Amino acid sequence: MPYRKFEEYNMQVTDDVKNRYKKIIEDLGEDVTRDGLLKTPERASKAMQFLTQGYHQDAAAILKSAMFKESYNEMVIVKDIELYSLCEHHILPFFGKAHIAYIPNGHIVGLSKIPRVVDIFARRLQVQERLTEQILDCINDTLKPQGVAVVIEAAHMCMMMRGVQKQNSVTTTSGFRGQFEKIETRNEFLKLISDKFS
Ligand SMILES: Nc1nc2c(ncn2[C@@H]2O[C@H](COP(=O)(O)OP(=O)(O)OP(=O)(O)O)[C@@H](O)[C@H]2O)c(=O)[nH]1
Ligand SMILES: [Zn+2]
Repeated sequence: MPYRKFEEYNMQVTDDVKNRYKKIIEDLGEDVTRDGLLKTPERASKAMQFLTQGYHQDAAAILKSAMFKESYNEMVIVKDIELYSLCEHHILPFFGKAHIAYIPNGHIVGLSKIPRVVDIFARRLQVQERLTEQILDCINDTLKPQGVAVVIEAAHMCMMMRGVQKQNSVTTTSGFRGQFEKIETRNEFLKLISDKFS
């Protein structure tokens, strides 16, 4: 199944991760037997499985499931797609927005599939650069458009809550393939995503 709904947690994994969380909470100096924490290891186990469900999902299959033959060959932009991921260095969230464009080459794709692809790659342990490239490659290799562009703007909790403790820095990553490697096309895309109402 390309997109597993997260009602079904794997019982064995849930149990193993739960028991490890129990130990982690104890090691951090808390009392896992107090009322408020009794179910926390299981909740945390399920939350982490939800946040990493992308490992079990097939982004290319999702795109293929809604590709339609169409002659439209202008830029299609889906912007301001909210994303939540986990940095692979600290397992702390980074979150922000993805802006994605493609120029069809005989096929368009169901619009909702683009944010689904973002979620599938975001719900893993990631760095923002690889996340950007995986989304780009997946759309490029599956839809085979004339061009594809991905921009991600994100704030990293590991730089906010700890470490350098910078509350206002935003990291931008981008990637361009095909027609978007041409400066005019790229600039048109960048202008359209920076306009408030486009
Ligand atoms: N390039 C990149 N770096 C990231 C991302 N998420 C977190 N990091 C960085 O990963 C780096 C890990 O560096 P280390 O020096 O090993 O870790 P650290 O001692 O916890 O570093 P500080 O965060 O500076 O305290 C840090 O500079 C983080 O800011 C990301 O998506 N991309
Ligand atoms: Zn980090």
